[in-house]
Amino acid sequence: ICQEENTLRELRIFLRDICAKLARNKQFFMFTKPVDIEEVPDYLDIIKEPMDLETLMSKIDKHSYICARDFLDDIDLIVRNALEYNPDKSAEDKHIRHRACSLRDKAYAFIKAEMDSDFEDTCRDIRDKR
Ligand SMILES: COC(=O)[C@H](Cc1ccco1)c1ccncc1
Repeated sequence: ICQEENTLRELRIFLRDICAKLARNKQFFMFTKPVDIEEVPDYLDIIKEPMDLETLMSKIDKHSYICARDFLDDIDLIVRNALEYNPDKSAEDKHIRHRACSLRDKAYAFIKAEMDSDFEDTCRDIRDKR
């Protein structure tokens, strides 16, 4: 059980590092904080589960993620929301969709580069038996 806590502590360190790198990237500024409902009054009519990198970071600290897969599911939620709210042919919408896809690719690449698969397998085993 203590080994499990050591594993999850190491996972949180990995995930904080990756989340911080994504949030530092100027390209992803529009994903770093919740969409401002004052600025975008219809946002919550369209997007039922908002997500952003600051919320992701706070979820790490609340021990919400027990494996990298759960973290990447919230990255995918950020991307899905951006694709759904910005679907048009306009240059602005195309731009944010391109950035959203780049955010996903960078996140997956960081996880693959920094986490070996048996570490993730160990995390999955902990998640699945809880
Ligand atoms: C994840 O961010 C968004 O979906 C908002 C939606 C939005 C539309 C108008 C104001 O904000 C966004 C922010 C910056 N650039 C494009 C779109």
